[in-house]
Amino acid sequence: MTTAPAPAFPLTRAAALARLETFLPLAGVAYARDRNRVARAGQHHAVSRLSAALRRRVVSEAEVVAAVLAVHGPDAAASFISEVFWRTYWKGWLEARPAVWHAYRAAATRAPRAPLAAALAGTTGIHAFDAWHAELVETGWLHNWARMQFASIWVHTLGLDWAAGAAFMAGHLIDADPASNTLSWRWVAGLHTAGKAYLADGARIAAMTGGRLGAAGLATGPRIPAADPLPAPAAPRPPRPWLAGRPSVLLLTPEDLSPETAAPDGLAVTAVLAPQALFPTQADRVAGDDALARAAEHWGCVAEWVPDLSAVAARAEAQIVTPFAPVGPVALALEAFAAGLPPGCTLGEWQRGWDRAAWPHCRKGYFALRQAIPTLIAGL
Ligand SMILES: Cc1cc2nc3c(=O)[nH]c(=O)nc-3n(C[C@H](O)[C@H](O)[C@H](O)COP(=O)(O)OP(=O)(O)OC[C@H]3O[C@@H](n4cnc5c(N)ncnc54)[C@H](O)[C@@H]3O)c2cc1C
Repeated sequence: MTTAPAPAFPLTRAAALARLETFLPLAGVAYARDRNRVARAGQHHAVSRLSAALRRRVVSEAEVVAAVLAVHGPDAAASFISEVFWRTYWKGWLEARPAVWHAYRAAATRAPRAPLAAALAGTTGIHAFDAWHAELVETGWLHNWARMQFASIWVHTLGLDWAAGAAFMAGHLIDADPASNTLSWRWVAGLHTAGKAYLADGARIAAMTGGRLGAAGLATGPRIPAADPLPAPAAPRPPRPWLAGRPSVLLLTPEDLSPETAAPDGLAVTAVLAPQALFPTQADRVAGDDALARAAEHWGCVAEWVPDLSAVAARAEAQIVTPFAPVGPVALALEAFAAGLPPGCTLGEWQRGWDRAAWPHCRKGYFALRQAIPTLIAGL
C-alpha cells in the first residue's frame, strides 16, 4: 500500500490538522531560530505552511495557537504565536479602516501595465526576484521573508506601483487575503508606519537563502509612494443580528470553513449552502467541498453547492446565517445581498470570540496587540 504524499498547502481539515500535528515539534525554539531562512520550493519545513487553511479558517487561529501552547508553553511558543497574531492584527486593522482596501482595489485597476511588464513576467534580471516570481507562479505560495523581499524590490528598486504588485501577488497566492496581503505591501512600501519602509538587501538575501539566490543593484534608499492621509480608525462593523431558534439556512463562504467548530447556541440549521460564485479558485472549491461534507455530518441536513447568492435567497424562508465576513470581496457581496433580500428574510452573522477579543487591540500599531497576547491566550 502506498501513502498519499502530504499536500504542500493543506486545504481540508484533516490535512490541516495532520500538518499541525507534524509541525508541532518545530513550532517552538526551532521556529524562532529558523523561520526566516528561505529554503527552495518544496523544502519550506521550518514554517507550518498552514496559511491557506488558516486564511479560510479550515482550522482556526485559536486551535493552532492552543496546540502550540500545549506543547511548548508561552515562552518557547512566543515567536510562532506572535506571527499568528500578525494575521489577526491585519484583519482587525483593516476592519477599522475598510476605505484602505477600497482605495487599494481602485488603485490596482488604474495602474498602467506597460512599466510592469518585466516584473509581471519575472524577467527583471534580478536573480532572487525572478526566482521567487517563478516559485509564486508555479506553486501559489512564497515564504514570508521572500514575500517581503519581492515586494520591496518591486516598490523600491523597480519603482513600480505597490497596489499593482499586491494585486499580482494576490492573484497567484493560494492564501490570498485582503488584509494580510494589502497591508503587508503597504508596510513594505512605507505606508503603514509613517516614513518607515522595508529595504531588501542583496547580501542578506544571499545569507538567508544559504547562498542560493542573489540580488545585485538593489535600491539603497526607499521610494515611499505618495498617499492620502490614513483615515482615523472607526468602530468595526458589528455582526448582523439573527434570532436563535429560527430555522436557518447556513451560508458557507471561504471566510470561515469550519463553522461547526464555533457555531453559537440556538442556531437551528435546516440547510447548508455554498454559492460557487463566492469560491472563485480551485483551492476555494477543494476547501469548500470538505467543509460541506463536515457540515452535512454535523447538522444532519442537506449541504450543497448552489450557483450564487440568488440561489441562496430562493431557498431561504426567513433567516440566513453566516460566520462574520471581514473586509474583502465576500463582505462586499454580502452587503449587496443583505440589502436586496425580500421582506421577512434576513441575513445574520456570528463572530468568533478570537476576533471579538483581539480586534479592539488592532486599531493602531502591532505593539498594542502584542501586549495583549498573554491575556488573549490565557483563556484558550
Ligand atoms: C508582501 C506580503 C504579502 C502577504 N500576503 C499574505 C496573504 O495574502 N495571505 C496570508 O495569509 N498571508 C500573507 N502574508 C503573510 C505571510 O507571508 C504568510 O501568511 C506566511 O508566509 C504563511 O506561511 P506559513 O503558514 O508557513 O506561516 P508560519 O510562519 O507557519 O506562521 C503561522 C501562521 O501565522 C500567520 N502569519 C505568519 N506570518 C505572518 C505575517 N507576516 N503576516 C500575517 N500573518 C502571518 C499565517 O496565518 C501563518 O499561516 C504576506 C506577507 C507579506 C510580506
